[in-house]
Amino acid sequence: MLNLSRDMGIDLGTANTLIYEKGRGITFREPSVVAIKNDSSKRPLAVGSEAKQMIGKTPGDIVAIRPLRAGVIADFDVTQIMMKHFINKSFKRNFFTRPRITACYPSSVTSVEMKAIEEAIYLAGAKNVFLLPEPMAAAIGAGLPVEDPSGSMIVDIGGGTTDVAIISLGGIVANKSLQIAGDELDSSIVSYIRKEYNLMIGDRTAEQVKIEIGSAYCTGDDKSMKIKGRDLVTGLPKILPVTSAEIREAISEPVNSIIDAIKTILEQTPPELASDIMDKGITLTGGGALLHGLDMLIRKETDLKVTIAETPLDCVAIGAGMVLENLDKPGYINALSFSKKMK
Ligand SMILES: Nc1ncnc2c1ncn2[C@@H]1O[C@H](COP(=O)(O)OP(=O)(O)OP(=O)(O)O)[C@@H](O)[C@H]1O
Repeated sequence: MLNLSRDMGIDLGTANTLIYEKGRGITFREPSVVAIKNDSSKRPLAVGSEAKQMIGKTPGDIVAIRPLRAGVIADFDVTQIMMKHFINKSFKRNFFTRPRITACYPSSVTSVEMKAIEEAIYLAGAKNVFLLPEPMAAAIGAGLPVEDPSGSMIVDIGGGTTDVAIISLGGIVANKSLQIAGDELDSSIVSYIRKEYNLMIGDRTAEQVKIEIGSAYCTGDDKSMKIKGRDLVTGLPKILPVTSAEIREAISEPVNSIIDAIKTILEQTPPELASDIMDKGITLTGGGALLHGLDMLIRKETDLKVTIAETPLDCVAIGAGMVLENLDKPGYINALSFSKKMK
């Protein structure tokens, strides 16, 4: 039968939203941020990168909001505005071509939160909505053989959540979702700099420090950089040099929580699957996988091979889109929670 609709996989992430279109690959990538007028109209003024530039710099009548927190919808209306904007920007809607969309959710979300994600996507113009657990999408997008009767281990470290899962035969055998990921590392850097140096820095500066000189493990190539903030004693702007070693100390607590979650899941893994994991190792996805030295630290702590996926930031969106391309494969159908609702 002629199918006039186009298919999309969406990674509606806490930090970034990505869209994968069937046959075209990743066609859209923007920060999940909306700047709105701070009055009763709640008029959107900027969405995506333009809005991210405004975080921490807006005048009183404008607020830059990240509508998703810890991987779930914290502000439904703003999420809907954002989704509508993103879907329309990436895909010109018309009567025949409302897209079928697969969206991902962290494995810890409640059914109410899942419903909210589904609803926001229908309202943004989808014809059908399929929901897929984030670690499953990440594993498919990283090219792991999720349909095989063999265990694969995925650790997806995003902005708001870290999902650790063992997958076999198209299903999740064991999993843990932590609300500790990239954002928490940024907050730990802000707190450390404030506590050690009485210097107040913003979340965006902290993220920049983490990306430029941050590391989870001492690999012998430490760096340093100068950061700008406000001195809490004098109230004046100040420049401070910081080193990789300091940032490693600042983020050690959340990094250790991620390592503990990995160990907990390994302990819960059935023996047959554990032996597969010993052979294949652990695959890291999500932006957090790019934290310098994290793969080495996990290898040291678990004694397992650790591989960073080829395009870690894209895996969830790619996996979500690939599911729609493979709806006839039983392993992939198992992975989906299919909603037949049509609007
Ligand atoms: N090179 C890097 N080093 C360390 N962290 C990084 C790097 N690049 C990106 N990140 C972090 O990755 C996070 C974003 O990752 P990603 O886009 O996978 O998250 P998300 O899918 O939006 O979040 P979630 O899955 O929690 O909803 C941010 O916290 C960002 O700071």
